[in-house]
Amino acid sequence: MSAAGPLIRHRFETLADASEALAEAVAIRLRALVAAQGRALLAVPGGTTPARFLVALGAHDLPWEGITLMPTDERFVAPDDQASNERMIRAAFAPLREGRTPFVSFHNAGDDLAAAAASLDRVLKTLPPLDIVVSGMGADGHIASLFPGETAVLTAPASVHALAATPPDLPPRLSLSPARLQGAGHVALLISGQEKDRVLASAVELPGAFPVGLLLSRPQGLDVYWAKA
Ligand SMILES: O=C1O[C@H](COP(=O)(O)O)[C@@H](O)[C@H](O)[C@H]1O
Repeated sequence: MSAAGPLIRHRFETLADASEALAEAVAIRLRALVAAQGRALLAVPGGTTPARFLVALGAHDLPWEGITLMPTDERFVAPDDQASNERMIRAAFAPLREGRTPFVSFHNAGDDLAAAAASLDRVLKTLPPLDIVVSGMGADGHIASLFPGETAVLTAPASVHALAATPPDLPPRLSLSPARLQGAGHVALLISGQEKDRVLASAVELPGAFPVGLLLSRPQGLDVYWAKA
């Protein structure tokens, strides 16, 4: 990959403010994408941080029927499990809950993790590149379900779109691949707290040491939305 593009930092006092600002920025991009190409493909994170962003984004009046959503990653659990990212996204994002937007579910591909990853990979291969990725980041620098030290996952070939992740001491997961995340038209990172701010600063210094370095090294650059609390 060529030289890293610009790192644009948007800093806020509260996660509510960061979420509103990111939702506004994503909504503007989605509107322009649908006007230009008739559709858009958006990936959003799971975990604890993005609920307010998803509520705010879903309140925008957009042509949701032309915007396909997917999670950046999923825990390999039942769809109604508390840990399911899709369950959280459905609860927070009104256009999905109300059946107004298409959704690529990472659930329902069977009980075998490797087979489910292969099935998801086949589905994603039929889709165009992601237009927008909103990613979260764990305090260990992981993005989607790409965890530090998981070398095979972090160095998956560019032909891989989805993969199985088995981080130690955590439930297995399905994740968008490094190539699929890196190749998106636009990527924003939504994080909060001093600890994640410090991790991001370390990753800027040493991108190869943290999975979030995959996003920092994108030639198209990265927008970071950080909230103090
Ligand atoms: O496990 C996950 O963690 C990251 C970060 O989550 P957060 O709770 O620290 O915000 C998230 O982006 C990812 O989608 C999720 O599966």
